[in-house]
Amino acid sequence: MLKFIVKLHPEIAIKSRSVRKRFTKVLENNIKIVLRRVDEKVQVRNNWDNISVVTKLEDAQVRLDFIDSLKRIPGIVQFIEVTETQFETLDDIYQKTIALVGHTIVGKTFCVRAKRIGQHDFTSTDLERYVGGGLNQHIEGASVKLSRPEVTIRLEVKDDKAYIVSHTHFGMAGFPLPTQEDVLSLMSGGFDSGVASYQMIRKGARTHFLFFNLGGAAHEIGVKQASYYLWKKYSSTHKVKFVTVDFEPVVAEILENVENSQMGVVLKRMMMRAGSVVAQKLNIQALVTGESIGQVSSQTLANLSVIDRVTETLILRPLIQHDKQEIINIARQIGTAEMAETMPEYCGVISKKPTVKAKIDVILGEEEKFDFDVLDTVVNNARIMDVRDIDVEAKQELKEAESVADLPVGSVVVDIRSPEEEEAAPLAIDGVEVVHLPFFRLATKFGDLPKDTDYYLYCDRGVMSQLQALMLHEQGFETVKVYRP
Ligand SMILES: Nc1ncnc2c1ncn2[C@@H]1O[C@H](COP(=O)(O)OP(=O)(O)OP(=O)(O)O)[C@@H](O)[C@H]1O
Repeated sequence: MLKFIVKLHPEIAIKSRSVRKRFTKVLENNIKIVLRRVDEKVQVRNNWDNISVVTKLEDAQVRLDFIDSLKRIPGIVQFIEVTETQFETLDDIYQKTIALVGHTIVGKTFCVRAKRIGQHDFTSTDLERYVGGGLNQHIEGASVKLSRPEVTIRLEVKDDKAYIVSHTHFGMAGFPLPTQEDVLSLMSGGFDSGVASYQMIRKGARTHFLFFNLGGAAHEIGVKQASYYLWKKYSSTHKVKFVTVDFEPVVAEILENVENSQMGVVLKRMMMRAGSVVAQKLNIQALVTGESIGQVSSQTLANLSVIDRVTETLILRPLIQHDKQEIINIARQIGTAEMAETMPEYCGVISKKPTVKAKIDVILGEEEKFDFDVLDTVVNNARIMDVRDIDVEAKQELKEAESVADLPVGSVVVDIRSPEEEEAAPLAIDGVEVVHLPFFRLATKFGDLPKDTDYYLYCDRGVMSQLQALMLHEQGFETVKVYRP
């Protein structure tokens, strides 16, 4: 038999009786759902100030699976692993204790703490003294120290059974899902949005995902993988939605009409407008982003405030005061860092000199030049899917377009950089024709180019060209490749 005791989170324990009851009931259910995947017959019992978990499967792998699963359930701060033993005398308890945890105090200071429930001819202090004295004598280098020992050995006695705590494990804390309202997390697949989503899941909010596709299939698959991973690992007790909005037409409209330095803030405001509509449709209370103050030059209080003013919907920014390194550390710990590192980063709407002090009247002036029908259309066409259906897609390998450093004779290079970038550093290659077609016009204008030629896309970092090549493949231009000198 394996037994775990989930201690009640102090933040839950201090709540009113009815709230505490509801939270523990929800937690009990979540534990059942998750652990039944390992052992269908697991016993999960709510004992008011703790939840006990018992499995009859005494397999080493089952033990590891139980520990791993309990660490991934929001609302659990700490759980202990206990060994149950029947006893008649104090010495029985001592013998079992030394066998189980004696090795953990070799050369260390320790103390024994005992709790007792039921009728016995000894007190809990007697038990502590007996077991502690024995260990002190028989374990090499171990010495009793009552205040701040290196190791604390915990025992509990209830009637004729003794429970010896063999391990203490730490969980992810927070509140059980879904004791808080639903949120819609804007996922870009970078370090920040993944960590921000995790923080909300931890806090007990059912966290749905919203992705604005700015450029091609590779990014979308990457973000789906990251979202699916977060859901499956930390919140799979409750199903959520994954929403994709095709934002390429919005980006194109911004690039055509909005002044360069204001583009970033306008794009974010378009995202918040779209996000609010989706949230309302799904009856969700708040949007979540991975924005953090001062992290990129455009994430200033002035800009965030102008972004906020576009909607009445609450926008949560759980990472607002985190340092980048802290965020990366959490991403490593929760397992999203690697995905973030390989995520294709979209380099399109990065202004040369983004404003750090957005002014609402300037932004409103720029937005007057924007055709809002474009936004309405993409939002109406939003694709809402059950996160569970991502499974198949998430398993797909990221596709990649072929990339060459040397151009074959007769090939044509399509310089897809923005007009400003092209002007600042024009591209000229000996003996090769270069046409200039900014990436935001590719979707509509690429088809107009002569058909009997091999095209090689070029951009600064090789990221946009890769994404755009994949997008053109999807549109049937399968021979398009990437030029990466
Ligand atoms: N394509 C997108 N789809 C959905 N949300 C997005 C998208 N791009 C940005 N966001 C949201 O805006 C936030 C800030 O994005 P921005 O690109 O300014 O910063 P970032 O530090 O690169 O973010 P991240 O590390 O999450 O990619 C992101 O954390 C995310 O919540």
